[in-house]
Amino acid sequence: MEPILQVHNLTMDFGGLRALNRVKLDIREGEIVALIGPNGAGKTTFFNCITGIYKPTGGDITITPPGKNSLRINGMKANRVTEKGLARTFQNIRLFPNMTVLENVLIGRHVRTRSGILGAIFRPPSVKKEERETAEHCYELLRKVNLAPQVNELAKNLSYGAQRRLEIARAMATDPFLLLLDEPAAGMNAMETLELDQLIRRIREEDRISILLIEHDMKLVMNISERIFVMDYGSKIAEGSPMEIKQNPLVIKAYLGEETHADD
Ligand SMILES: Nc1ncnc2c1ncn2[C@@H]1O[C@H](COP(=O)(O)OP(=O)(O)OP(=O)(O)O)[C@@H](O)[C@H]1O
Repeated sequence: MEPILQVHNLTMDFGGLRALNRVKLDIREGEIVALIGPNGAGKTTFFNCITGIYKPTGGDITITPPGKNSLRINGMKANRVTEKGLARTFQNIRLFPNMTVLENVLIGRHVRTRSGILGAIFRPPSVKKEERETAEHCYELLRKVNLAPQVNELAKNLSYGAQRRLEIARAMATDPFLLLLDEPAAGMNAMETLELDQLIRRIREEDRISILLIEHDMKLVMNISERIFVMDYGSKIAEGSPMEIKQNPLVIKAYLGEETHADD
């Protein structure tokens, strides 16, 4: 079976700085994969290239959504990439702070709804039905991320951990086949991180969404990932199972001087 995401020799230059150097990575359907590496290794730049925020300098990005044909997405605009089934969250949370929790998810769902401007003005029964179904679907997503009691709360009033879960619900509202999570556990306490671990597993099992996560919390990474890719200075330096990665001398060297928690 084709990998659902195939990245070949991805390269990204910012002026004289090579932030990504011929990076190769693939993800198979149903996998939970982590992308790790010291600060500045190029992880977020990798996400930004995949999701259409940056146009890569070189290389190929190909997706094969389950049951569909392969498609090269290099340089495709971010909203088109989302339509094609890649959704993401951001390292610096990007919610609409003055909108409610439900409204934030409804906006994510917009990419999958049909009614246009005329429908919004005249609101025939078909549009009302779609609106009702959309709201129900978004509510279900909020229930999944444990935010149902706060549907009418403004996003800015949520705790940091809850805002991260809301970002996940919003990304899921776009019906992705692959979810990219950029440091989902950042700012979470141990209990919230454990809940996040369970949530990611549920998303994979119940919604059949594959996951690629960037994460610095090594305990979470080692617990949850089937495979791990390690980057340093823009290049991939290792790839393997959590056990292989823990023992890889290149990885240990890259992290020397940084505090790691692989054996916590
Ligand atoms: N828009 C940009 N313009 C110029 N340089 C950039 C830009 N975005 C990232 N960089 C540089 O590219 C390199 C990789 O940065 P990136 O944010 O991808 O690393 P990272 O692995 O995600 O780090 P962290 O774990 O700290 O988030 C860094 O040297 C960074 O300064």
